[in-house]
Amino acid sequence: MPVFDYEDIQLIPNKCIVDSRSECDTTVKFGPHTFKIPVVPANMQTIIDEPLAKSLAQDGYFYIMHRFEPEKRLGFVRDMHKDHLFASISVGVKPDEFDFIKELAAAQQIPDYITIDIAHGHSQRVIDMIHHIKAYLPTTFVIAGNVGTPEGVRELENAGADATKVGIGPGKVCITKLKTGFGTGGWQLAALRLCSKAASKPLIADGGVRTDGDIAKSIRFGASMVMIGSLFAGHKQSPGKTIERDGILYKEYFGSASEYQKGARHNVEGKKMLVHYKGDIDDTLTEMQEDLQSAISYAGGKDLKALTKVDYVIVKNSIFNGDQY
Ligand SMILES: NC(=O)C1=CN([C@@H]2O[C@H](COP(=O)(O)OP(=O)(O)OC[C@H]3O[C@@H](n4cnc5c(N)ncnc54)[C@H](OP(=O)(O)O)[C@@H]3O)[C@@H](O)[C@H]2O)C=CC1
Ligand SMILES: Nc1nc2c(ncn2[C@@H]2O[C@H](COP(=O)(O)O)[C@@H](O)[C@H]2O)c(=O)[nH]1
Repeated sequence: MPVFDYEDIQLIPNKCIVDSRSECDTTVKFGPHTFKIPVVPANMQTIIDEPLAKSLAQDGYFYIMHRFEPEKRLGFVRDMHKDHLFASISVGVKPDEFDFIKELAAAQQIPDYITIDIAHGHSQRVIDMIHHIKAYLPTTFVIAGNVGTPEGVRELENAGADATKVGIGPGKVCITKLKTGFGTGGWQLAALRLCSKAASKPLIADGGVRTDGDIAKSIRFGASMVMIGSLFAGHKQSPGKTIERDGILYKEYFGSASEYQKGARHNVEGKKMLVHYKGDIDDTLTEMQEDLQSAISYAGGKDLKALTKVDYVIVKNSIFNGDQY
């Protein structure tokens, strides 16, 4: 089995069929809605909050709200629907979360998307949660994860998941690979390729994206949507704390399984880091779209489908993908 990661792959160009990159269509239908680009900011507390979720939805981008202020979720769904915007939230699998699904149903607040956000998503509790959501909120599009194997994808799809999220440990603030020895860190792109062979429903590639070109590579290897944390962490709108050091601005980015998130030092599988301040997130989203349009033109097509068929070469191998402990 060939093993590789984002930095090991180069896609091979085909003859261009457009006169301008602006002709290339980056839109993607994912579940009940269509979005401008196949990218979603990670559902982490330093990446997304309510105001950013609202502005992303208004501007035609996908978002998934995090689950770390559980008491705010019902009101959030209500507010989004009141403003005629789609509602997309996350849940865990502890007993309270099963009650929360019943609460949503009783209040007739039906999220358009629910993401089951668990480190080791190939588990009976996630399967139980998929069944539970489908029983109480049958019209909600359910994203389940995270998994790193074709068996994981198959089991969650068979349980009723509408999409699965792939990526155990490739994230920038992830230390799962170092603390447990497990995961797709260092071979996330190859794992995505393996999972895509088994998938009959959309996949979200989650973690390890370091450049805009990695979005195109994710599409090539089977993703319908790409979840990104670190590239979104440094913006004016990012909820992470802004910090100034020696006159340079940074923003905090921490893992959802870090001590900072948990407030305790148990089962820590995430770290905190500072990322350079990057200005307005709108500029980053526009640049991502333009880079993706350019990638589509190199693929010799006019839309994202062209990226799924391009040839590629493996140019080198490196297991840490630039990350440090
Ligand atoms: N994509 C990735 O690589 C990773 C992502 N994360 C992120 O960190 C956050 C916290 O994740 P998570 O710890 O799952 O969420 P929770 O802390 O909500 O744990 C969910 C439940 O699953 C149990 N659980 C967690 N891990 C395992 C495991 N390996 N084996 C058996 N049971 C387990 C927990 O019990 P108990 O705590 O008692 O074990 C708990 O009951 C999430 O946002 C997740 O996405 C974390 C690690 C890796
Ligand atoms: N192992 C851990 N993974 C984590 C943690 N918090 C979030 N994540 C995952 O990382 C991606 C974002 O990756 P990036 O490379 O784009 O920065 C995120 O979507 C989660 O799946 C954590 O504490 N530990």
